[in-house]
Amino acid sequence: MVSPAIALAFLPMILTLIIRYRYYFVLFYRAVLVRWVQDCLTGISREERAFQYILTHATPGNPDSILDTFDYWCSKVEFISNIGPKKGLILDRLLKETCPLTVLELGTHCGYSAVRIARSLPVGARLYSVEMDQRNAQVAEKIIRLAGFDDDTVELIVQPSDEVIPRLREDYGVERLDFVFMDHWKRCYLPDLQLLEGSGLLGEGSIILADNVIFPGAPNFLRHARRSGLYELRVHRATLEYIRGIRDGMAELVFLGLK
Ligand SMILES: C[S@@+](CC[C@H](N)C(=O)[O-])C[C@H]1O[C@@H](n2cnc3c(N)ncnc32)[C@H](O)[C@@H]1O
Ligand SMILES: [Mg+2]
Repeated sequence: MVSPAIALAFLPMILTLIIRYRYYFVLFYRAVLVRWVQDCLTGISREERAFQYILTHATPGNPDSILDTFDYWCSKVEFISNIGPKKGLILDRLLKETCPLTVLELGTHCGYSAVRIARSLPVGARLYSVEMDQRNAQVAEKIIRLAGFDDDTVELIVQPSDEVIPRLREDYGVERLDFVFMDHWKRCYLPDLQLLEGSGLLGEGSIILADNVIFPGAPNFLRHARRSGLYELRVHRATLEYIRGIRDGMAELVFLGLK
């Protein structure tokens, strides 16, 4: 048994830790505990629960309505690590400025960012969205099609990124990637960037936008972007999706061409 005197002595330290890391506790509660309880209660996956909510609350064929409904669910009901509305604005702006014709997304999850990208693309542009998890991809497919995007605009590729990138030219006829959005496991960022460099699919001015480079963070990726001399790098400061108080950021890399 801990004596009351010892407990009292540690109380200020415990309170300080709780106050300092309160947003991380909120994240743990929303992303892990609520999800676990809901998994047990509903017997379906969190992604399927999100889809059921969107299906019953959003307007089919209206990407704005799908995204707003998804944002509401992630803020008020459960947490999913979509790029979210605030960092989403950075993505929207870059897409509007650059009007890319061929876009690659690594990490589709439920299709939130795929819908966000697709709604900003110019006519005739194509998004290849890569997701290695079959169950996530099934939900993403339903959400992307519910938003009104067909296979010609958004092609979902269900495979790990390191298997897809080397085959983009041969299997999908891609000649150049104008825009790459990275939002898959952070440990894959650097190896996949190097695969992209080796693929010859990046051209001068191609943009790579990488989410979560501050939290959870991708230090090796940032170091390479800074030191390789291949990119102009800018980090857009932001906060983590749907949780205020946790600092995050997106890295924008502009490819300068191979020397
Ligand atoms: C953070 S979620 C993506 C969120 C999504 N971009 C959005 O904003 O709506 C990350 C997803 O990447 C997928 N993933 C992780 N590593 C991958 C890889 N190497 N290849 C393909 N998918 C991957 C995971 O299965 C997960 O669904
Ligand atoms: Mg992310």
